Amino acid sequence: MASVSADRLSLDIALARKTFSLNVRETLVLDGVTAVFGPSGSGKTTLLRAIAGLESGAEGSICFAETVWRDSAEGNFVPAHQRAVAYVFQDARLFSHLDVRGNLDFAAKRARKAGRAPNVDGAVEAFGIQGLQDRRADSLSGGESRRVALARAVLSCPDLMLLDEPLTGLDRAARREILPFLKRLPEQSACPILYVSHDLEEVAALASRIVVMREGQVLANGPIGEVGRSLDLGPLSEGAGPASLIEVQVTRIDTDGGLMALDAGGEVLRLPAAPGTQEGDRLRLFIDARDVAIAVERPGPMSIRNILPAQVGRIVSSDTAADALVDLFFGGEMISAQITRQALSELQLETGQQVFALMKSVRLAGDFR
Ligand SMILES: Nc1ncnc2c1ncn2[C@@H]1O[C@H](COP(=O)(O)OP(=O)(O)OP(=O)(O)O)[C@@H](O)[C@H]1O
Repeated sequence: MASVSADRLSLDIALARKTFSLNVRETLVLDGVTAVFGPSGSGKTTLLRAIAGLESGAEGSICFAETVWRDSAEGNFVPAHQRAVAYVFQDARLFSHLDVRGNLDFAAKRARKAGRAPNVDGAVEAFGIQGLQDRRADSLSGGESRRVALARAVLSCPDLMLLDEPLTGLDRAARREILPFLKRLPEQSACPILYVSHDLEEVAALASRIVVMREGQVLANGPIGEVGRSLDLGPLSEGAGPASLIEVQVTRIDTDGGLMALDAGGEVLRLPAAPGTQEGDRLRLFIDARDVAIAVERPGPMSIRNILPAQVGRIVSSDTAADALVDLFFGGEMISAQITRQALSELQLETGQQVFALMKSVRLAGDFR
């Protein structure tokens, strides 16, 4: 079984298709959940499939921890079933002719054969499937089948878990239902997880590290906070639209007013206190660019709580779009504001200018409101 500490996945992969090529030369430190994030068609699934051993045409090398899975120069190719990898597909892919118990037993049996010790009762409890055991797989709802697929993956006791957009096709309510189970996955699986998503909010809620992909290449790779400070992730997200992600620390919880004070790069933000949150906790915030307004002077008394001095960074505006995106820096953090082009020109904003960022709504990542 893999250790809980970080494993390394060294990738030097080239895969050419007619209209797409994947070129990845990167060492990933795998610790907990690492998101593979990028727009549709950027090559996330292809990368995951190459790691799993499902792309035999991939040239180059793949090395996980101390084990070489692929080295085309040496003619080495460890087939998928020998890689101790669990692959959870977008659509769960349970054995439809078996009941839930049968699906779980199948994985557990294979793990035992490989000398591993799956904990069936533990997984059934952790993923809340006690009442589903006798149900046929093809009778389950979307959310139920995802939970069974996660439990089945855990019971295969892999060294590495690969999840390809496991929330795809679920409505917001079902996604909210599954999210706590996904959050529990690292502790249940005790192995690193690569999690493909094109939704920044989902990534923010689940992952601690991120690999950002565009057009078959890796743009950035590292802890989310660090990558988010150096790269504007919002425009790459296909979830909620342009948005920002910042990491903050709870400095004070005001039990009277029900607010908590958060340190964000040296500035203070205030949010309704989240249940169970304690002083010192680190949280990730999701800020929709449409909820950020810009003022060139400090506004007078108003209902918006979070108003911070900021400096204008990059401005993205085109003649064909009504809105413009403006990057704003405060402390070491960056957020994006989406304002109309008309406002941009009336305010005469320029890179480097000192302004005030007014955040109408800031929420904890993963609330999926
Ligand atoms: N079997 C295939 N044969 C040819 N082209 C393919 C094949 N599978 C994927 N592609 C193409 O390779 C590119 C990358 O696809 P891939 O599925 O890896 O992207 P992705 O980032 O996972 O996208 P999505 O978020 O939409 O799932 C796309 O242009 C896709 O059309």
